[in-house]
Amino acid sequence: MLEKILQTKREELKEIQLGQQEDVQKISFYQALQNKARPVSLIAEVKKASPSKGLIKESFNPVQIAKQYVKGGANALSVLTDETYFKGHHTYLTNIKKEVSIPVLRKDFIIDSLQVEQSARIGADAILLIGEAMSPEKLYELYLQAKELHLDCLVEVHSREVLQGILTIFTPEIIGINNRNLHTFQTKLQQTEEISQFVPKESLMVSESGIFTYKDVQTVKKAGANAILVGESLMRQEDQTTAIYDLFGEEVYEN
Ligand SMILES: O=P(O)(O)OC[C@@H](O)[C@@H](O)c1c[nH]c2ccccc12
Repeated sequence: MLEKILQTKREELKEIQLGQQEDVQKISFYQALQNKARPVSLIAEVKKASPSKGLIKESFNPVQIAKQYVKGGANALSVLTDETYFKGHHTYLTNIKKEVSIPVLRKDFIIDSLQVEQSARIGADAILLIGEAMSPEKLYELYLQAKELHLDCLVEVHSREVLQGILTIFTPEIIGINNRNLHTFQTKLQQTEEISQFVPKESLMVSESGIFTYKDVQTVKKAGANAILVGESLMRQEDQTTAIYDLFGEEVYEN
């Protein structure tokens, strides 16, 4: 599946249009994740659909969802911009960025410097770089380019081998462990437990995918995660603010 997606991205690259620089202020994704109001920080994902789950949210208003996440105290947002497989769009990110004051991560399959440039222009504060999608050398090249454009990077890995390959080249500030198996699409939180011991102490560690309950939050917290990236379980609920409180086992009385 990843190979198929990357093939589509290579095709799209031939017709990529960079567009104008959006007039927005960049803010630090890294710093937002350091905020310790909860046991782990939350990156809440605006996600309409996925290849494995199909359509996740029927009535989808990206800006409204983003605002509900902010109200629930999310530290940062992740916005899917891939159109073909996740039914996302780069305008979702731009529109959200203009309406919120927390940092926004561009969730896409970035494999080329043009996409990094484009991410900066559409108003992203951070980008995702997937270890399994390119060589560690290429990843480092894009990481450095992103830094120059004041974009933080979430460096995602699915396996210990790929993480270790990256660490021979450099130490990313933020490392994401994806709990989703790239071949079977199944998620298991054990992935975080197994790989976390190889994450350097100086990196912020994010556990991604398959987090549904407060128990799941505690499991990855115990494994050393500083932050979590959650999409589906929050998107499936009616109200995304309440969804966040539920995820953290919080009781909130509104008056
Ligand atoms: O919806 P979930 O299971 O909570 O997962 C969110 C996020 O981790 C997932 O969307 C994701 C992780 N890495 C990606 C790379 C591309 C697209 C999507 C992803």
